[in-house]
Formats: sequence, structure tokens, C-alpha cells
Amino acid sequence: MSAAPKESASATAWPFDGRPPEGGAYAPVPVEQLREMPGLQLFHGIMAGTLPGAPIAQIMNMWIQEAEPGRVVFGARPEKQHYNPIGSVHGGYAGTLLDSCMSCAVQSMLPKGSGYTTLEYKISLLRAITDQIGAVYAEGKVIQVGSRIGTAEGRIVDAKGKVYATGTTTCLIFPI
Ligand SMILES: CC(C)(COP(=O)(O)OP(=O)(O)OC[C@H]1O[C@@H](n2cnc3c(N)ncnc32)[C@H](O)[C@@H]1OP(=O)(O)O)[C@@H](O)C(=O)NCCC(=O)NCCSC(=O)Cc1ccccc1
Repeated sequence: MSAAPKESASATAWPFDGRPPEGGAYAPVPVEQLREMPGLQLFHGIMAGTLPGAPIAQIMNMWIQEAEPGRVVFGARPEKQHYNPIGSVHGGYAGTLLDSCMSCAVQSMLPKGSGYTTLEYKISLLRAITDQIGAVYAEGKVIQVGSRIGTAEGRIVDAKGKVYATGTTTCLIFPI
């Protein structure tokens, strides 16, 4: 399998205010249910509210904005609760956003019956993320998805398109 994701959408195409939908349900989807759906169906179900959101979405203030074959975008709102003790958002916030968008880009290419997990990711933190910059957007794009290994790249930008962090990932694919 391989992907040819479209070029990045403009930042204005992502009008996310930075909070997951109020009153939504948050829980992992049981594996019995997951194995019956292609990867993309999970994201479309979460976006439509027919499947629960990931519990970490609440803690991170993040939500899926777009999901198509080979490309997934999360919006997020960094706040004080995400700070380290030295005055900026903890580096793990960018790590979590990038791990999410990059691995979900891989998952968006998987047929039903395929599971996967992140094996390794590398990120570069290029600018400090603070609670003053508003919503940020994490876009993951597939590089290649094979029978056992999927790779993707990602970036975090603000609403003006300024880049805060980039990353690459390697995911392991297996039957479930
Ligand atoms: C500053 C640097 C590291 C290097 O920048 P360079 O590559 O040399 O590039 P350049 O000079 O072009 O500047 C680029 C931009 O940076 C800005 N800027 C520059 N110097 C300063 C400065 N002195 N102070 C403030 N800002 C400065 C500059 O205005 C520009 O922004 P602009 O274009 O105006 O909007 C940058 O890459 C960065 O901030 N990365 C993010 C790192 C990060 O947030 N890590 C995670 C948190 S750590 C963590 O959580 C771990 C932990 C856990 C628990 C407990 C404790 C710790």
C-alpha cells in the first residue's frame, strides 16, 4: 500500500477553537469493534460522534479536524495545564500531538483486521509553544505503508502557518 496525500490545507481551513466537543464520550474502542473497521472509519466515527473520542483528547484539548487516506489533522489548544516548570508548554505536548497525527495518518491507510502501534518517533521542537499562541494544528502525512511497517511525517503550525515542531514516525503493523 502507498499513499499520495494532497498538499497541506491552508490554515484558514481549520477553524478549530481548541476544545473537544462538550458532552462527548471518551473511551478506548474495544478491539472486537476495531478489527471490523478500516482505520479511516474509526476517525470518521469519532468526528461524527458515533464512536467515543480518545480519553487523552480531553487532557490535551485536541480533536480530529480532518481524516482522509494518508492524511490526518488534529487541532489543539495549549493551556497553562500543559506547562513545564520553566515557562513553556512541555515538550511532550508536541510529542503527543505529532505521535497522534503521524500514527493516525498510517492508520488511515489500514484495511479492517489490521492493527498497529508506534515503534519509534523523532521530533524537532523549533519554537516554544505557549498558551498565548491560540490553536495549533498537527498534520500527519503518510510517507509509505507496507505490509509490516508504516512511516509518516508531521508538523505543528499555528493559525498563521508558523511552524512549531516537526516529526517522523515508524509504525509496526500486525493482524488483530
Ligand atoms: C530557542 C530555540 C531552542 C532555538 O532557536 P533557533 O533554532 O536558534 O532559532 P532562532 O534563533 O531563529 O529562534 C526561533 C524562535 O525561537 C525564539 N527564540 C530564540 N531564542 C529564544 C530565547 N532565548 N527565548 C525565547 N525564545 C527564543 C525566536 O524568537 C524565534 O521565534 P519567532 O520566529 O520570533 O516566533 C528554539 O528552537 C525553541 O524555542 N524551540 C522550542 C523548545 C521547546 O519549547 N522545548 C519544549 C520545552 S522544554 C521541556 O518541556 C522539557 C522539560 C520538561 C520538564 C521540566 C523541564 C523541562
